[in-house]
Amino acid sequence: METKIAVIGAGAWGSTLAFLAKANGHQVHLWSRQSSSTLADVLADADIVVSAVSMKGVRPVVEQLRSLSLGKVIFVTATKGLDPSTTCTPSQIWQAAFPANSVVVLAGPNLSKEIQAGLPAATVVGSNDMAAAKLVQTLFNSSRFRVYTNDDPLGVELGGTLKNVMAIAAGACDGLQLGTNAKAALVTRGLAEIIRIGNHWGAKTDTFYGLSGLGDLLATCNSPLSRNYQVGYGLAKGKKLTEILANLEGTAEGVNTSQVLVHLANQQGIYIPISAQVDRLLKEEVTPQAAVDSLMLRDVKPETHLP
Ligand SMILES: NC(=O)c1ccc[n+]([C@@H]2O[C@H](COP(=O)([O-])OP(=O)(O)OC[C@H]3O[C@@H](n4cnc5c(N)ncnc54)[C@H](O)[C@@H]3O)[C@@H](O)[C@H]2O)c1
Ligand SMILES: O=P(O)(O)OC[C@H](O)CO
Repeated sequence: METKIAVIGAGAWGSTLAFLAKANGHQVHLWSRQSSSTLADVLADADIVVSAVSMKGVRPVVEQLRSLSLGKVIFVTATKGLDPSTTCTPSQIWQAAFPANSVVVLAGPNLSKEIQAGLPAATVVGSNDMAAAKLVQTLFNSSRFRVYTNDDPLGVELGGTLKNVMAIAAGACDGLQLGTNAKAALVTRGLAEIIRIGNHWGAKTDTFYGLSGLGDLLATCNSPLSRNYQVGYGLAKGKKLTEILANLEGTAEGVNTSQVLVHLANQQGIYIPISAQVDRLLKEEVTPQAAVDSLMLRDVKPETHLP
């Protein structure tokens, strides 16, 4: 059956999600700030509203939608970030603004260029409302885009969000040519750090071993297509952050996420050695090699995700 889907944000990811839904035979309206139609027109008869704006656009878009009468639409959020002013995740912002509507988080190892090229990929839709998650699963699932459901939306969202910080570290690791062993150690301990943070904030450990956690971590820490990886790589090659961001195709959410994360983790006493070094690197408080040395010279400890 044809479903009416409005996709907000016509960047790399919004365009790709619109393309996937259209290919499944749904009626899709893609909206961006440059569109000639208003948000009200695009959303008038939508059954599903997909938000694929970057983190900085979430709150402004939510505010515009508040004034519209949207009925029982299901919101799907595909943004991977943390709000700098409130430290909320995108789904928390959507749910707080629309408490009567179901919110579904979509995240996974989904480098848009590969999906646009027709290569196979898989993703996760997480929600507290499993009926809504299953509906969104059927809307996007296809022979080239396999969609799983998950009942831990916060874990799904944090996996996609926190791996961006690790992808910056992985890009720096490759830029410094530290080798495969170092990269494997970084990604493995990066996952332990993500689980530690996620558990502290109420997400389930298992979720981080799934597609939106380990899966997305592997994709972005190993692919030069990842904008976050490109940021780390460029920094290790001696480029300035401003120069890297000016030449980047799209958004590297890890840059803002690391700042919000470090602020929260310091407040809450969460041990985040890798993310803290990424944040210092982004602020030019440390060189890439000094960041590596700081991580390697810490006190020894047992192998666990606990501090
Ligand atoms: N590109 C990918 O491969 C990919 C995959 C999965 C998830 N994501 C996530 O999706 C989000 C978007 O990524 P992208 O690659 O499409 O980024 P992008 O930079 O290509 O596009 C961002 C979009 O957000 C819109 N936007 C920003 N501020 C806005 C505002 N105030 N009002 C309305 N629209 C606004 C921009 O106009 C643009 O259309 C990010 O959180 C990213 O982490 C990206
Ligand atoms: O290009 P990045 O680093 O934003 O990564 C894109 C997606 O998050 C990959 O799943």
